[in-house]
Amino acid sequence: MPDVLRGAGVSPGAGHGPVRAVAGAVPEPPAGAPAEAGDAERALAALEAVAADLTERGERAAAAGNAEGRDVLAAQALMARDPGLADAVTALVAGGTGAARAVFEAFAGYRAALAGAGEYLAARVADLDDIRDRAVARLLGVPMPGVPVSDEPFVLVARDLAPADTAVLDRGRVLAFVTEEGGPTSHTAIIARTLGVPAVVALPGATELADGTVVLVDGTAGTVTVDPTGAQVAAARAAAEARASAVADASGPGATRDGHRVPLLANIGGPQDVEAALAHGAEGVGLYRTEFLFLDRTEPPGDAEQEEAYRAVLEAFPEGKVVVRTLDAGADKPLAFLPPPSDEPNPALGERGLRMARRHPEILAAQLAALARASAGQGATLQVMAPMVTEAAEAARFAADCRAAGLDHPGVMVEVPAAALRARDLAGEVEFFSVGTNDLTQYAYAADRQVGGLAHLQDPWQPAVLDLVAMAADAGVPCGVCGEAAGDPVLACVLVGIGVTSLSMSAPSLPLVRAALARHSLEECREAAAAARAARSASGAHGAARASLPGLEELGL
Ligand SMILES: C=C(OP(=O)(O)O)C(=O)O
Ligand SMILES: [Mg+2]
Repeated sequence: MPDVLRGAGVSPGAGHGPVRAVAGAVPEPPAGAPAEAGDAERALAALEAVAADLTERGERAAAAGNAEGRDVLAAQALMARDPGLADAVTALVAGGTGAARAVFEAFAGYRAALAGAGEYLAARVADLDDIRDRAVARLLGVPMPGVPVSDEPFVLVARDLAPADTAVLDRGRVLAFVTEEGGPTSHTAIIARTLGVPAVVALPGATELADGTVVLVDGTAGTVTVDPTGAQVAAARAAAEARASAVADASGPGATRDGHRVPLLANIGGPQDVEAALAHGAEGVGLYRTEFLFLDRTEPPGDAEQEEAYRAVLEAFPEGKVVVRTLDAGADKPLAFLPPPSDEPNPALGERGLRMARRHPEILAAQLAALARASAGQGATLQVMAPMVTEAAEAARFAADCRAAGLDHPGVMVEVPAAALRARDLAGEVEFFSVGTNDLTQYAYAADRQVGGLAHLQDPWQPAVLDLVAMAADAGVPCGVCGEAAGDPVLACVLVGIGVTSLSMSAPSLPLVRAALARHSLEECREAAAAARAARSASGAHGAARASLPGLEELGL
């Protein structure tokens, strides 16, 4: 009987294929291992092989349309070929240090010099560490760090995935994601839903799955079956197809069965996501995560480049609205060119989101100016909002900055409990709210969204989260939800019942949410919301809401 492992299903669908693991940290080579004959040559050959591999991967990225990925990798290859580095390695080996340790120590000298050389160069330290780890991995004969390269489709298994890990991912080859860490709102989950890739997170023992093991990933049930039978694979595929055909019938603008309009919008990370948004019937964009445009950058993006990235999205929705969020750097979305001021002990509670603008007002100003230029002459309605807003004074300052830049529809994300509790104060300053249930849940339950062991607390079905959403929805300005909660078809009905005015989600979630709303009246949604809020636990809220939503069964939910 095949083994069935259980985690949290965060992106629906079935994926079947061999496991490829993202390797963990490369160990530090022990000090004191003596040099052997030929160690200098071996060490230099390892550096050259790393440089050649990076160059080759860069060319492949460029061929797949990712010129920026090629530039990053080409810069890394140059560092690996630095003659000063080769000299340092040779000198260390001549002094009796073994090959792997010599590489490690030579990089340490470089690393220290870079780290002390100001913000721009300090940001390259991570690149340097990556080259070092690749060269040391070769010399020690251990797996390469980072996302694997494979010619065959595979199931990607990792402890957790950072946005940067997936930047150079060959999207066509990944059948499913499985991670040991990460909750329903982690970036692994968000990326999986954006790509439409089935995913299971918080799966204990995931990283012990051996490379090449064939698994069946069920992103709806949250299970991973090791060595599945043919019948199991066929059943999983049939279930996914049955739901797909039920959903295919729902089209057009989002509305309840009795015609209460709820615009259904897409969450995007850049122009590359527009096609999927349109294909799934998005009526506009409810969350443009602009920081996703600039991952892996060591310098702030140029004005013209920003303007182009915004204009491309506005042009795609000439009659819709596009809600752009200003940079949300920090915590789970670190940006090399916007580092926090020092080693923050708890980055999720640190200088992230709009808080960064106090230190770097010029970056916010440049972004607002680029948005204003991009929106000139466009049919789409541009709305701009700030992340991580906590108090009314911040909202007021942001709104003033927007208006000074010529942006007339400022809004804020409500993703900190204080903002929800005092939503009426914030509503006096801006034109709209967008509730970020991912962070709102994290902060309400003091449960880091990147910690897999706390997945049960990171659940937006928690009644306290529903109460906070209700406070935001009740504050007198239009209030959307753009956290992952909006993409859960059952919770989407509850949110509409609470009074939320639009829902924004990863594009592949749109059809099922559209179908779920279309099968229920506004009154049924209100009843489901009241039942969920009367519950005392997340599972109780879920169960109570389902009991009030009879149309879910037709969708196999
Ligand atoms: C939409 C949100 O923003 P992000 O996931 O990008 O932090 C949220 O916090 O719910
Ligand atoms: Mg957030």
